[in-house]
Amino acid sequence: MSDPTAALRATRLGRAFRGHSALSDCDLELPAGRVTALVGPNGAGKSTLLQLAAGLLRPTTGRIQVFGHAPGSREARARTAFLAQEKPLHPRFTVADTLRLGRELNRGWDQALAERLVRAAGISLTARVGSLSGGNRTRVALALALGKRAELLLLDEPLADLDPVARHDVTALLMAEAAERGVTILMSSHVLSELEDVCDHVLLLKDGAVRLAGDAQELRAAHTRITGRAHPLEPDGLPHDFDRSTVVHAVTAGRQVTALVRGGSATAAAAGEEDRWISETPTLEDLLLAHLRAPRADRTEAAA
Ligand SMILES: Nc1ncnc2c1ncn2[C@@H]1O[C@H](COP(=O)(O)OP(=O)(O)OP(=O)(O)O)[C@@H](O)[C@H]1O
Repeated sequence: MSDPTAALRATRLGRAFRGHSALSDCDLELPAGRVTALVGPNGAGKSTLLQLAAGLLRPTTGRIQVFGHAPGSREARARTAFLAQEKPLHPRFTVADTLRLGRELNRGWDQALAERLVRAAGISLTARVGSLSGGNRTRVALALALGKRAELLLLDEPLADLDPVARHDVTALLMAEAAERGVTILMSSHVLSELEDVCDHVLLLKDGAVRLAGDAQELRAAHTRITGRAHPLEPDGLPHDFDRSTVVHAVTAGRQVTALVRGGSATAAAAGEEDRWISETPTLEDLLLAHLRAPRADRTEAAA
């Protein structure tokens, strides 16, 4: 059902580059005030989606709206901040010059916040951007995005260059922005293990299409991870009469098989030997990994 308060909505969205489809037929809604993990293999279309939402690319087919407005429009631009994957900043500018530009370009600019973020990272305001490490350039780009005080943050791999402490600090900051100020965040990442703490919503793209979308807890509860002794006569290790249509992905290691299956814990009983199977709710990382590995992605799954 359509959410009238959705921060981002796309309908049959598609984008092609010189005839090659990067995204096709994507229907999605991003709930306002939530932190959504945008995951998918290399080339899945994550950056393309973020650039469409930021108004830097135009759809080839379908449409996308930010708070009900076309991306790139004055209304949408005022409410959106975008952190690009390559963090394009002017290398000859000092950090202070960079923040000054942010202040000049953005009406609701929060200079105190931007300076605090830069100082918290131990970066001098007089340092030239070109002399900073990759991780510190990311911190300056984040200060620029957050200083704008936007309602929707579009972040393309914001954690990629950061050291573990910086990753921890940045994820805490993003969670606070969502919890305290109701900011909506869409962030792409390949660091699945770190998404569990920060994201409460999931959007998984594969081959340019939405394969999994919804509330992270609901999606976890709608799946079960089962582990047991691999059946020696079955190629996937699962019991002969196990309902394969529920299996997202199964992997055998030695004599043990682990499978992610659709459905709650009752599904494990279908293995027929439930006392020999351990069934548990998957972590978000288990869930995402299984869907990323799933050989056949023929439909979108959504939390109820
Ligand atoms: N400007 C462009 N010109 C031509 N092809 C492009 C362009 N941008 C993206 N593509 C293609 O579109 C597809 C999706 O790319 P995109 O960068 O959106 O993927 P991604 O999921 O962000 O990947 P990654 O995880 O590697 O960053 C790829 O096949 C890519 O080669």
